[in-house]
Amino acid sequence: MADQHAQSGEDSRPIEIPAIRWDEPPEGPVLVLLDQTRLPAEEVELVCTDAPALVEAIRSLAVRGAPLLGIAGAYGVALAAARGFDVDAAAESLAGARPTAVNLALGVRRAQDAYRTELAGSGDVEQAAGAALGAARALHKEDAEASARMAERGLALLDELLPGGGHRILTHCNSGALVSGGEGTAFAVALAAQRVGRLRRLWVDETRPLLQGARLTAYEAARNGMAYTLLTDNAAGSLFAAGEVDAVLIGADRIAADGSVANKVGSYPLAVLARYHHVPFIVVAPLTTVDEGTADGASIEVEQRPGFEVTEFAAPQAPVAGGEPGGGIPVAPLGTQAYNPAFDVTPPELVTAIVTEEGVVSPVTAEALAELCARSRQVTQSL
Ligand SMILES: CSC[C@@H](O)[C@@H](O)C(=O)COP(=O)(O)O
Repeated sequence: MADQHAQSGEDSRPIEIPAIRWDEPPEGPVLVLLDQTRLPAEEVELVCTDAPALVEAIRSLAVRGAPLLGIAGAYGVALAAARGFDVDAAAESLAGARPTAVNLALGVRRAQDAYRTELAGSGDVEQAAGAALGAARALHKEDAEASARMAERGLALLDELLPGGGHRILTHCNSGALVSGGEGTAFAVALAAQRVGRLRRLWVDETRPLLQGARLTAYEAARNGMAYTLLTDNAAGSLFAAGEVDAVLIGADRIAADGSVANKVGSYPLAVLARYHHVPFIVVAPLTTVDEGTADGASIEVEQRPGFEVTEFAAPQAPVAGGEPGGGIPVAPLGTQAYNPAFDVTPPELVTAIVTEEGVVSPVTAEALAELCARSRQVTQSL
């Protein structure tokens, strides 16, 4: 059945613009983003010269995805420092730009701590700005390394769970190079399978309402020459029923101490489907996404997005105050209220495995989670 679906992947040119980069033109340092709101139509750079511009880019999802938000937050602090702005004010606004991905506040804190420590020691603001930039660069590099290790471990797990090879993987949202200093989290595992000839098909959930699957994962899959097929989110059930899914691979925005996983809205229904159909549901995330400070799923703050993202198609992704019309094509009567959480929470009992750069937690038991939290604490405290 899989081979009857349209095989895409014709545009296999490499992605030329990195998701994020620091630059120092003569006019002063800038943070350059690949504007993800314009993909896949155009590859356009968005240049941020201060923290408010970056906050806007974060809220509008020009830059998004948990690990990349952490990297962006750290560079944002470095940018404020390098341009002589109030670093603490910048850090506060950046950390609060989106609430669910724990990596954002963590990245901000890391650069802010580096700035403060250097300032307290040397009293030199330039050196302190350099320290903040050093912290951001280190995080960027570490994320790329973590990404490569997650891909390796995730592929080994797939091979163990699905010894026949020819993996048919369903993924949701976007978790590739567009969310990372490297090749991503869940998507990086699928890409690793592709490289060794073991990916038969990547099923890409379109991911309503902002279409991160259709716009971004399909774009990355095409650019990597993967055999992929796009489906509407509500077609997933029939795909499972047809026996077409061997495993679900998703990323995470926050993993609570009890193993609850917050990820793009629509992940939880996939976990329920996966359980019913006896398909492994695998979460791939760096240790920095594990948050011991959040006790359980109910304690995770889920971002609520403006209703127009649901009531309109192709609304410009501007940071508009909740509920205002967004200038897109209306698909519901004017004045319709919309429920638009950006994320949902999957309980640990539905998670087959959590893959981090250091290993695989499976089964997701209280004991294994305690170890995961302890390791995450060591990693994040040493940052
Ligand atoms: C590493 S990707 C994990 C998540 O950040 C990803 O799946 C996701 O939900 C992103 O949501 P987004 O709202 O696009 O930032």
